[in-house]
Amino acid sequence: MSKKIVERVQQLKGKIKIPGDKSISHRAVMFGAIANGKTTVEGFLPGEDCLSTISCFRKLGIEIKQEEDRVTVFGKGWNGLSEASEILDVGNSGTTTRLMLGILATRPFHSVVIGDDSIAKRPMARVTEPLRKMGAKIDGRGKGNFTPLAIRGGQTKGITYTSPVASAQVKSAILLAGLQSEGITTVREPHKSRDHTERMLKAFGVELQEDGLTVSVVGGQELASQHVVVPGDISSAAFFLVAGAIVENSEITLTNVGINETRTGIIDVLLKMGAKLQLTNEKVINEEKMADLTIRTSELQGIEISGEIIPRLIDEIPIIAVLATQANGTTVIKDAEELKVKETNRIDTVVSQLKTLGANIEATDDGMIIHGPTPLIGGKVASFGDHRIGMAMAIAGLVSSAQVEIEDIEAIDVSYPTFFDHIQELI
Ligand SMILES: O=C(O)C1=C[C@@H](OP(=O)(O)O)[C@@H](O)[C@H](O)C1
Ligand SMILES: C=C(OP(=O)(O)O)C(=O)O
Repeated sequence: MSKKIVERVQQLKGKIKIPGDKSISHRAVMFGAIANGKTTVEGFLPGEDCLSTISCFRKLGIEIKQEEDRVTVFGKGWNGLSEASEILDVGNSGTTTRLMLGILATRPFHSVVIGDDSIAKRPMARVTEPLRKMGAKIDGRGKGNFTPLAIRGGQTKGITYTSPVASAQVKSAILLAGLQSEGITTVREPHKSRDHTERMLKAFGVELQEDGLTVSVVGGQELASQHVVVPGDISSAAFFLVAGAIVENSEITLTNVGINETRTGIIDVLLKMGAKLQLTNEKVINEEKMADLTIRTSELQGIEISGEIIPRLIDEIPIIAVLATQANGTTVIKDAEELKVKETNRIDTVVSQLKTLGANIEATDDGMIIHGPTPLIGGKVASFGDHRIGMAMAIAGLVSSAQVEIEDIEAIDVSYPTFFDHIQELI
């Protein structure tokens, strides 16, 4: 476990190309693997999570070439996947685990799925239960709720499923299984979660029906290989949007950032808090919108964040908490229980680590309350193996009066291996 020391800076200035979107990179590899023909991906995120997806699909018999952000997937259709002779190791990646289970649910062979200590604590019944209802045979710890999981797919039937949580991973797993199941599969969710699966499946030639919070697919569909251009990840951009807003004398431009509406809760929050944020060069590629984002040092107001916006910014809450420590007044984050089942319990880790740095923050059952502005005073914190906690602490370090020492910093490689290089470029 290595440590990193971050010190206060006088300004952040310049332009950064944000690395590829993690959600879209996973899907490009997985959909390429089940499609017929050669899928090429540009702008792929070479972070550990997406590399876990590549490694699992290689074990399932798919040839995949990867060189930095360029990937070629030699898909052979659904039947081109074959039984792996090894365990499928998903590392730290919830997205790999849940979407891959959806694909394996209709494959007539045995697979074993395992991950790291964090994955072993994350609930999988949210996908294994509906996939079992469709006909897949799944077993694992806690009656199939935790890894290691064993799955034998086969003849599955479509279902109509109302998910208790707004989760793109749940929605995607069921829709992927539905593509090779008998009849129609319908998923309904309480709020709209990210819709990259729907958009990319359409680009791969799949027909699906969308009606508000409901998505349906008819079984028996094949995918046709594509060229995928991956936009920059707004969840990675979020760290620099916040840094630009709270570090004095700053102006940062982030290029080619994905601004799919199911992901832009962070932009809505920044604007509502009063941040000086501008969007330019908007364009659409592969059904996904992108833009350049420019942020300047801003005077900020605390706000309430709750309800339908939560799934649109769920991964950004650790860095929004840092932002709120520097805003005038109180920020209340509600309806965010899902934070408890991420790489760490992010309510606990955000609150405990920011308290160490001098923030006035308290945990609630479904979120947190932050009173600002508070000068952050530095100290020793840890990522607890959670990339987003590590990066949030580093940005807090840029505005702290004394240095911030962050333990277990390599976790950041999961989603943003060049994070510290990018900070350095802006100083
Ligand atoms: O589908 C995806 O790519 C993701 C969905 C979200 O998880 P949930 O589906 O659990 O909400 C998000 O937190 C995760 O980082 C990526
Ligand atoms: C929750 C996250 O990812 P995953 O669920 O894929 O592990 C994340 O990136 O913050």
